[in-house]
Amino acid sequence: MSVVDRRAANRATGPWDYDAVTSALNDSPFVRACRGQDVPHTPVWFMRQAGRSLPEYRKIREGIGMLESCRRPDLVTEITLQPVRRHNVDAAILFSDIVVPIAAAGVDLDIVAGTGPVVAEPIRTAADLERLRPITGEEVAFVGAAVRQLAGELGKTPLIGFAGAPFTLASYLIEGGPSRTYTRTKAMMYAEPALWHALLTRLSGITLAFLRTQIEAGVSAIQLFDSWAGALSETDYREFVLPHSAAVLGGLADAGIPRIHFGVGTAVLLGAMGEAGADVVGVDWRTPLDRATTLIGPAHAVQGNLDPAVLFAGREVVEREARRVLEQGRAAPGHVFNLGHGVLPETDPDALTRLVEFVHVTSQR
Ligand SMILES: Cc1c2[nH]c(c1CCC(=O)O)Cc1[nH]c(c(CCC(=O)O)c1C)Cc1[nH]c(c(CCC(=O)O)c1C)Cc1[nH]c(c(C)c1CCC(=O)O)C2
Repeated sequence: MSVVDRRAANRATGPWDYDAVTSALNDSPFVRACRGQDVPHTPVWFMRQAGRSLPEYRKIREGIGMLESCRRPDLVTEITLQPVRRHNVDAAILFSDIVVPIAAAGVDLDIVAGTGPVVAEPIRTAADLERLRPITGEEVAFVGAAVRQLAGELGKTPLIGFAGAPFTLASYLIEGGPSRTYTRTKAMMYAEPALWHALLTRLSGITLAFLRTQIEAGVSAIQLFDSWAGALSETDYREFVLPHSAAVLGGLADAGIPRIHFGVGTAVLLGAMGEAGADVVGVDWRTPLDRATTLIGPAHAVQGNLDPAVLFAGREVVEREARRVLEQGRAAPGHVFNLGHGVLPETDPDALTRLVEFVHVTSQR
């Protein structure tokens, strides 16, 4: 059974008309923009729209650890819906984290508030690799349960699934936590290429299983976060990373849903990130979208790219900059409006709500 068939089988068990909802989702501004089709307005959602900028999120998370909350479908559903209710965004993104499948694969890790993922015993040798077991999808069944619940609640609003890309995941596993220089990561890449490729091969398998679980349960698109790939030169990216991200994105081609590929500081990598098998390339705020389109080529839509810090500059600046992003986005065959990276925790949620409204009104065709 193909992924699409299983998705249908899943949905048929829900209390709603699968065919009607599927066609509405396929016709949503978000999915249409990803495919480069004409849209009534430019769709908009925000990376990290669910999270600390929302008081209702801080309240519901009180006393519950990050990883624990990712494993509770009711909580995941509620947190995912919070920004949709508040901001009227064109898509929801599943509340989870890139390290969830790695924890499910047996790695002892925690997500520390204010820091990020911290790995108890970093993976640095061939023997360490054994602590990262392959997963089938059973290990992340709670994610499938959350997606099925959400698909019912969201109706005609698309749900975006996501995973971390092999390089970004490897950087946490090898460094043991966040890094500025990626010294140990690059040292393994250069000095022990066989071990490096073995690690990234295992990670691409885990990522694929995590994304397939989400797709089979009914997400309408996926985003592969290679947040830290911008640390690499294009040559090294092509040799050490692209084949593994391509294995993930290529492995999902049969699902027939848009695949978004995003990283930060990736100006020199944008072409390669499109080639890896994405339909949409996510662009940070450093590269104007018209310039990005020249680099990526006409076969891909783009997503982005308002600087998240602009939201602290007052309404007039936000609107001026958002208008510029919309204008530059017209150079691409399709444009999904987003920030250039995640919502910063101190952001005023009302500024986000106003921005959604502004994008919708300003981009109306
Ligand atoms: C690198 C990365 C991680 N996680 C993620 C990435 C890629 C995206 C990016 O580039 O920002 C992806 C992610 N993490 C989270 C989401 C939820 C969906 C959404 O975007 O709304 C998504 C898409 C929830 C989260 N993941 C995390 C939070 C904050 C933790 C909390 O609320 O207690 C949320 C809402 C924790 C986390 N997890 C990670 C970091 C760097 C942090 C922040 C640490 C901090 O500053 O406290 C790893």
